[in-house]
Amino acid sequence: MPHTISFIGGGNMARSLIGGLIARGRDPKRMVVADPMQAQLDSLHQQFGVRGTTNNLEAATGADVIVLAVKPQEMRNVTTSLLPALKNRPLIISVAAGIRAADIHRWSDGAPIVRCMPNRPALQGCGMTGLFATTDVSPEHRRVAAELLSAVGRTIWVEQEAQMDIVTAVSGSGPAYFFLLIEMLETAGIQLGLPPDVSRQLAVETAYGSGRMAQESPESPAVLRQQVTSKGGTTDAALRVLEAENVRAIFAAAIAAAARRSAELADEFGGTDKT
Ligand SMILES: NC(=O)C1=CN([C@@H]2O[C@H](COP(=O)(O)OP(=O)(O)OC[C@H]3O[C@@H](n4cnc5c(N)ncnc54)[C@H](O)[C@@H]3O)[C@@H](O)[C@H]2O)C=CC1
Ligand SMILES: O=C(O)[C@@H]1CCC=N1
Repeated sequence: MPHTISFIGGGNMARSLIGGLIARGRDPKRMVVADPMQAQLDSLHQQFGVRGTTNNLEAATGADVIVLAVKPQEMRNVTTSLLPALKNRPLIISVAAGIRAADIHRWSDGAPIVRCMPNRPALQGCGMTGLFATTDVSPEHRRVAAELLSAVGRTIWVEQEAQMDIVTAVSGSGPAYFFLLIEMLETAGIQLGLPPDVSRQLAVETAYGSGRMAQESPESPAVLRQQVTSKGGTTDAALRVLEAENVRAIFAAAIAAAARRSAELADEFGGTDKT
């Protein structure tokens, strides 16, 4: 019998996971979602047929797996309020940025915790999730967590919890960087004279095609880039401008800022020392 899954928090990330799981054949009747906003619950029910409740504890009671999908600042209160539902040791999967496994472990009075960082394309079934578990988490619980997240894309384990901050910066926040690039390509095309719908389509399909090529080709992204770049040609002209403006340094700084913020969130809303 598949596990019963309780989602605490029914916002963007829960929607991506619920949508992805249902699209891949999970029974909505074996899921429940809790959120204080009735409008979120109504919309999830309408779209996916999952039952909603405004009572977190009710949603969590009897679940085999509890997915914590609230903002990092809510994590402590939400986890401690679930304590009566944790007596049978359900698996807790946290998707919260920053918050460390040891903190959730403490707040939950010792429940098994898998910390993971999915991303929004989970909704399309092509998410990328980094997972981390402390050594006391059983192989079976690791398998359950990886299987759940695999239903919405690819998964990869990291061995050190500090690496989850970097995962968050690269792939958790990553879709936003690609959307920004799509926006910028679209805008530039319009400014240079293309009709908006034409420019949008060119930008979106180019992002999609490039992502697929990077995924399917045995070549590295650097080699693929070089293959597009004819010496003295158009791509060369564009890349020279980007390199002269230090685009690599800008990106390195941006991603380092995201990783730093993830660690800060843990210190602000968690409380244990870095592990
Ligand atoms: N949005 C993204 O791309 C990603 C988000 N995350 C993480 O997922 C978590 C949720 O983020 P989003 O879904 O983007 O935020 P969101 O704001 O869309 O969803 C959070 C939901 O939690 C609900 N909520 C607030 N207080 C609650 C409580 N006490 N009990 C139950 N529900 C409560 C809110 O009403 C809201 O619907 C965050 O911790 C974030 O770090 C992780 C990976 C990617
Ligand atoms: O921006 C955030 O904090 C969350 C975590 C990764 C993506 N969204």
